[in-house]
Amino acid sequence: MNSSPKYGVLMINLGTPDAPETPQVRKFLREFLSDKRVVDLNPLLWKPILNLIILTIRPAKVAKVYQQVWMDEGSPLLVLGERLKERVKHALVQNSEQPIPVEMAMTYGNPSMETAANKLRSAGAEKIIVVPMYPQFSSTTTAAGYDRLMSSLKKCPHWPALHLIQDYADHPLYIKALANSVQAQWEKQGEQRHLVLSYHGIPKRYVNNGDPYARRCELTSRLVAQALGLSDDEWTHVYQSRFGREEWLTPYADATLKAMPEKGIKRINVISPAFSIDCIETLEEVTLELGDEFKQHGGLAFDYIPALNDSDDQLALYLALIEQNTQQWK
Ligand SMILES: C=CC1=C(C)c2cc3[nH]c(cc4nc(cc5[nH]c(cc1n2)c(C)c5CCC(=O)O)C(CCC(=O)O)=C4C)c(C)c3C=C
Ligand SMILES: [Fe+2]
Ligand SMILES: [Fe+2]
Repeated sequence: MNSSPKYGVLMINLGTPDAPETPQVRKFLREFLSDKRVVDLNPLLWKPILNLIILTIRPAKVAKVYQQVWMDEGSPLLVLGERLKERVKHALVQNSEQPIPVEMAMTYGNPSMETAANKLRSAGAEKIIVVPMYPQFSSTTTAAGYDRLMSSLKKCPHWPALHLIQDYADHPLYIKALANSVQAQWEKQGEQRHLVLSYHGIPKRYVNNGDPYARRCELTSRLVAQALGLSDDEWTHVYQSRFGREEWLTPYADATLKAMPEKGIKRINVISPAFSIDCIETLEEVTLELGDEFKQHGGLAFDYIPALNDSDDQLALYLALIEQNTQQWK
């Protein structure tokens, strides 16, 4: 009989609406934007703004955007994330003596942390490795997910042991995977172009208060540029997806890209390393919005390089993260 404790893997990501319709988008945004990790303003000030302005206007607008990227099987973030999870699960069944259950959970919406944690417990998992699907740690994403996981276990009478991975911004396999994607795109295009590394932004204030996100993003960019042998004038680091009025991390993607053609940079590739999985932010905001803006300002060629999604390189990275963190635990 095998009496060694059984491992489980929980992959966590942000969340997405259940359908690309106004009511489902409103429900998702309400849950997401009510989290103090995401918007840390005084609730007496924020709640009226959220309920009376944002949740009245934004859901219908954003639902239309979701409709542009929605897949037959559902939201890209969920569908492509599930594909990666299935590949990880399959590989772990083949590689280990004991089958290792694997689940994916969302911080907001479905599949919930509670459902996923219960499934892992029912499958007998006693030691759970939690893999954030965020390569760069931020209190707004990774810590928010871990908060939710802890809350979901509040009613659990028998806690599993948890190993929370911080991030993998400088993991050699992550850097190699990003560099491989860029090389593959350049080979497909038949030309090397200026590389823009565009990250989801957060308010600058959060970084000033100690959030390490910007530092982790900068590290990823430097390592990718190094792996590709790029000189400083061959790549640019920017932040996209601004929300609200306060200052977010700079340089801003839209302003930077609009100014590039005038400076002679007319052919670019954009990669978004903070997104392990493609979603509304990469498929619409980067590929369509930023692409259009760049071309309207004189840009000649713009191509987005997809997220690592369920690629072989991403699978190898996730298996290595799981293996390395299991070993550390032994
Ligand atoms: C309001 C503040 C926001 C912060 C801070 C923030 C940080 C942050 N988000 C991601 C990853 C994703 N964000 C996504 C969508 C999204 N993000 C915000 C706002 C903040 N994000 C909003 C309001 C939305 C919803 C869309 C919209 O209304 O514009 C998604 C995609 C979800 C999907 O369904 O496809 C991801 C993924 C990171 C990595 C990050 C900071 C590190
Ligand atoms: Fe976001
Ligand atoms: Fe956006």
